[in-house]
Amino acid sequence: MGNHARAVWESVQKVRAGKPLVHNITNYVVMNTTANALLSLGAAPAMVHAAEEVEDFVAIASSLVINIGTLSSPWITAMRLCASRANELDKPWVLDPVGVGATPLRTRVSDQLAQIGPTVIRANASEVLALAAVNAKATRGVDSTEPSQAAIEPARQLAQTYKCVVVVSGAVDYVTDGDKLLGIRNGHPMMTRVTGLGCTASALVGAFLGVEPDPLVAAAHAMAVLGVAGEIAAERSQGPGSLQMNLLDALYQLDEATLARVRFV
Ligand SMILES: Nc1ncnc2c1ncn2[C@@H]1O[C@H](COP(=O)(O)OP(=O)(O)O)[C@@H](O)[C@H]1O
Ligand SMILES: Cc1ncsc1CCOP(=O)(O)O
Ligand SMILES: [Mg+2]
Repeated sequence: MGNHARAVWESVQKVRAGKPLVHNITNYVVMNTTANALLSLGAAPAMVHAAEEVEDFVAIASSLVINIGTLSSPWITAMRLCASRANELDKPWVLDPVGVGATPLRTRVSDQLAQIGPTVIRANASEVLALAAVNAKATRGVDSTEPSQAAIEPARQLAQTYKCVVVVSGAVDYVTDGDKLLGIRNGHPMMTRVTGLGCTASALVGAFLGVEPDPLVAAAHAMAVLGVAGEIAAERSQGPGSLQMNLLDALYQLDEATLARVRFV
């Protein structure tokens, strides 16, 4: 077993032993998907978005995930309050700027949240390009129109601007802190045919941030775990419907031997 695979396995064991409580302010589409993925891995999810309680809830959570997939005004208020409180409390948090660049509202809210200071930004290539203002027309909706390679340099710039770790997902996932760059070549193209697997990636980054102090390590290990579970699930599936189900089983069954598939590049 390689060093990377062993390190990923150690992180998985930490999640299973520690059961980090992951506070999610996420979208209607994926609430169930991401809660189940976190449970299957061994973390404890909670979907809590009322402005009246998010600051209290984040205080008892290990980490926070803010996902702008289905925005509306009360949620925007809650997201801002919660992100600021997370920083005051030194809780790590992930920003998933779903569809940033598609509308002015998404771009404005994503910029504001990024300025508050996330620990990790996890996005697809089009979203990274939009957030870095490289190509405002790159995003057509919530799916990427660009390969992840196209967003490596913009991701580095973003990481430097916001002093955070940036993950660009795709056929190869890239993780950078603005200086170091890691690539993870796991996963399966069928994963793009199930909604919410990017959101799942962001949720898993939240889980690993709850147990790993280095955000570059947490983000890379989360992407490796989802990639390995996704490729195992795809091998057992005839299409996206069973992939969704098999992914939960693969996350639950992950063991040291399975993680030998981890491919850092
Ligand atoms: N072509 C691909 N081959 C293998 N894995 C992929 C591919 N595209 C996406 N993935 C995986 O699917 C998951 C979701 O990534 P992505 O589709 O980029 O996010 P989003 O749903 O936010 O657009 C990640 O784990 C990523 O590695
Ligand atoms: C389809 C859709 N519409 C608004 S949020 C959402 C889910 C997007 O999830 P992901 O980016 O993980 O595919
Ligand atoms: Mg997404």
